[in-house]
Amino acid sequence: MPSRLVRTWIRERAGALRYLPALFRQVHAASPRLFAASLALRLVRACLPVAMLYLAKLILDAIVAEHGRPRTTPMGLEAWLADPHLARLAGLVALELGLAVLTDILGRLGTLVDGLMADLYGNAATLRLMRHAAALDLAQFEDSAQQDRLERARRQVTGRANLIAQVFGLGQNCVTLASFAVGLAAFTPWLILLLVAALVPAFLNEMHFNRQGYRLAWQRTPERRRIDYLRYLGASVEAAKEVKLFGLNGYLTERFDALARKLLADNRSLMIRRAAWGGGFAALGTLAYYLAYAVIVWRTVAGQFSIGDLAFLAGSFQRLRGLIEDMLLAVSLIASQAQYLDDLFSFFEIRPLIRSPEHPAPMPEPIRHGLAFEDVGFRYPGAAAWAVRHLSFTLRAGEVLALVGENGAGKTTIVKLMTRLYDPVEGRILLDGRPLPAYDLDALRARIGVIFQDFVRFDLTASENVAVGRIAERADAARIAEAAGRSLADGVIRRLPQGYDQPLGKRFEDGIDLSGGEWQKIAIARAYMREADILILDEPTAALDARSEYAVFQRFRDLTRGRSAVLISHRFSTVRMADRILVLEQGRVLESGTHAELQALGGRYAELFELQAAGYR
Ligand SMILES: Nc1ncnc2c1ncn2[C@@H]1O[C@H](COP(=O)(O)OP(=O)(O)OP(=O)(O)O)[C@@H](O)[C@H]1O
Repeated sequence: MPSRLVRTWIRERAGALRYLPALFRQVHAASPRLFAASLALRLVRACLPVAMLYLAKLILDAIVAEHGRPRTTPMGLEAWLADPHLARLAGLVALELGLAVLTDILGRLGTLVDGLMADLYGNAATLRLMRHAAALDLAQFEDSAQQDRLERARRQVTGRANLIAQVFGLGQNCVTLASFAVGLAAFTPWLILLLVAALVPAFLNEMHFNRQGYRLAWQRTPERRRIDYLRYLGASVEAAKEVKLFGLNGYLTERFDALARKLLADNRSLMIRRAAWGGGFAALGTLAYYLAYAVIVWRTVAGQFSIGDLAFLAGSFQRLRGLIEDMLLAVSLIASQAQYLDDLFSFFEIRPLIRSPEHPAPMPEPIRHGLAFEDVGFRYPGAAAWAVRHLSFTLRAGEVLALVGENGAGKTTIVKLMTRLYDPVEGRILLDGRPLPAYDLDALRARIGVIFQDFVRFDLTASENVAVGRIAERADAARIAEAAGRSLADGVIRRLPQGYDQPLGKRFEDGIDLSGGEWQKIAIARAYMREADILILDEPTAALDARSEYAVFQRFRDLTRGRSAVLISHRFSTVRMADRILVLEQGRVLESGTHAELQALGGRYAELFELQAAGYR
């Protein structure tokens, strides 16, 4: 191999190991005591094999010596123990037994400690992952490349603690190896070298295929995510209705099958090549072992070694061969698994772009002037078209503003910009004269309550489904009931068999599903739970019947008096209740005014209103 290739090869492997110290730190932090116990156990276990083998040699030599001595048979136990030679032999055997039992016990204990440590670390890493994912920007979530990274990281949180066990195991084997090497060096040092040399090609081979395996897994993340998605669609409560009625099952299973076969084909060819090469190199190692064995046998026959020496050497070589092979495999396995650490730790390195400033401005209490858009333009990452552009308007304090416009006009985008789920690409948004990024992100979001059209139906209890609006108050039953009362969800919840404690959704035991409109009433209760200064309802009422929507908004209008609110609805009977209406078209404000003013203007609003009214006549 040319030297440049060798250097790249080494760099790649060394690079793969760079996250190992961080992993060690995290595992240690997750359970310092278990970490220390695991280390100590391994150190003791490392020294046991050579001690046992040496004892076996002493036993054999003692037996051979006894063979030469004349004695009357059979002998009783007392006569055995009275004979100093035989008593020593019995002592050696008892010691060997003791060590064997200790080996078993320490082995079990080690597995237990490692297992507990892996579980604790797995939990700690999952918590970190959840916390970090929650801090990321929405844009980072929506980007498919980032979703691939998240998926890779998610696969890594569990199971990586095994890596620690492997590293510890490698250390343990090193100590054992050193102890054997010391014992053997006295007899035949160069034979050890022979064994090592014969096993190196097998090691390099493993490293090579590990790397290829990782590359394949990395490249196949998008397909794997797709496969997971198909599996989910084919077997989920959420999709079951449409899968049945549209007869999608055949289509889904076919797609799954095709993708799974493709992944399998790639994997299979790698596995076959790996097995073929691995088998060849393993044979080389075996050959070296038997060569060493032949040398020892020959020298024993020649009278240079005793029978005990022969047993010790043959045993040592056999153990050594297994040991070196294990160690080489462990090194390559560690290097290969450490590559996957990259997936985990590089995920933690993704930094959200939408953050709080270091010195946030104090939030105005209450909001005096309102929220002003100044020539705001926004384009979704990767999108060619502007979602909104040259947008200027003010949501005044205490005002109820309605946004109307056709699908895709930019209404939801405005809400996302107000709540800093995204930041504008052009222009700025001011709250009481200061740009939004001047305020602490959490403080800002705490003052705004938003219910989106695609609000989440949590598979939690009815009470918790309301409480998510202000999760810190989840134990405050009176507050939850009051919020539910305001949004008309109270009536829905009281009719449930378990009332507020009723689990909702079909995912878990005893869960009950609600109608679309009933879910919406519960979702709207979250906004009241929040008691925010700015309330935004982004079409969460589409599934309500006309009477309910009217009632919900009438109450909303009354209950939010003195607070700012944004209403998004396609129903003009609702929209007309607003203090001011913005008509949007292709991301711009086309018209603005009260219902009466816009009617009088005879523009787009009047046209759309007339269209809807005609439908009812
Ligand atoms: N996450 C996204 N990534 C890329 N483009 C998006 C994304 N969300 C919305 N868009 C695009 O931005 C534009 C404005 O969308 P927006 O959701 O704000 O419309 P809307 O007025 O709320 O529509 P609707 O009445 O259908 O809810 C649309 O052209 C839409 O295709």
